[in-house]
Amino acid sequence: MSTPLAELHMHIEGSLEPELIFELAQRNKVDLPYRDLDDLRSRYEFTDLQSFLDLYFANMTVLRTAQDFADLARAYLARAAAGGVRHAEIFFNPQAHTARGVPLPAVLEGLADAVGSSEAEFGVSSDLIAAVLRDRPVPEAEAMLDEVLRLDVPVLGLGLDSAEVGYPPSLFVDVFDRARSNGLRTVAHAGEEGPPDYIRQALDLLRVERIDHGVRCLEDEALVARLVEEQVPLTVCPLSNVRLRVVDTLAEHPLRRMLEAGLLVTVNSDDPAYFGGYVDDNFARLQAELGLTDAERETLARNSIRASFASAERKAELLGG
Ligand SMILES: Nc1ncnc2[nH]cnc12
Ligand SMILES: [Zn+2]
Repeated sequence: MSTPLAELHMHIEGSLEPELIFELAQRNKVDLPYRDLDDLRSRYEFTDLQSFLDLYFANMTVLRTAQDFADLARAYLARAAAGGVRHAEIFFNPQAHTARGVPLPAVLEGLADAVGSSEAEFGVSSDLIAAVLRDRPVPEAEAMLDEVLRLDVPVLGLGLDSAEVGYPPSLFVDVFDRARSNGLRTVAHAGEEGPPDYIRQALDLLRVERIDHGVRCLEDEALVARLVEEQVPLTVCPLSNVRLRVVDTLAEHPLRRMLEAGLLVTVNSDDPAYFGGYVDDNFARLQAELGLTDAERETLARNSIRASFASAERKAELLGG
């Protein structure tokens, strides 16, 4: 029996499928700048991270009510379950919603509703990670953390995402210190488009427990040795890396090299509605194009459970122990 998967790196707003964009636009009377589904789909051609983020932020304007967020999260959980996911740690971007007038309690009411019943409904245990938009002002991140801590909500952790280059982890030391001292788990995107030094900063200054992406660690031998030694999990997103031109093709993806180096790598979908698939699609394409073996898939599945923030009991259950 193969080990089930934990998905540790996906943005719930990035699971907003074109059909749901149109449905929510109609429900909320939002005018979309697209003629039809085909017109929208024709825009899913990205040249870098920013070109994707522009569409990602534009499309999420259809998300307005708690019900919208609950529907979005349930759609992801159902699809993830069908792809073999049994545990999911889900990023959401509070500032992307509060900045356009959607209150955080509405966002969290919807997400918490779906997450709270995900194990019973879909067989997927799940948690929420609030991610700081690193390209917005630091005081806004401080205020977001204040609100998350003040509200009585089931948020497990704090993350760091959005445009990376020019926005180093060092900007957010105080935010992450305070998150940690208030019991939140911490992770950060680093080494996607940004340099290996951002990975070091995330570890040394933010003291995060996992690195999201981290593929650019390979440019720095000493950093790889450290990540191996400390078994720092890297939540790699192969289809995302190809679509955002971090790597040229899946056949050239460094995933196997990372595994062979002894890095604690996991495979994730990042923004499945934008990058050509969910986590099972990532695995299928890796099998077809990188020749990923069953043994490598099993290692990646076990890594995903090990690297998760699930309870020891849940981990043992998922690992079949
Ligand atoms: N791949 C990615 N990198 C940084 N921020 C993101 N937000 C959503 N997807 C992201
Ligand atoms: Zn991401």
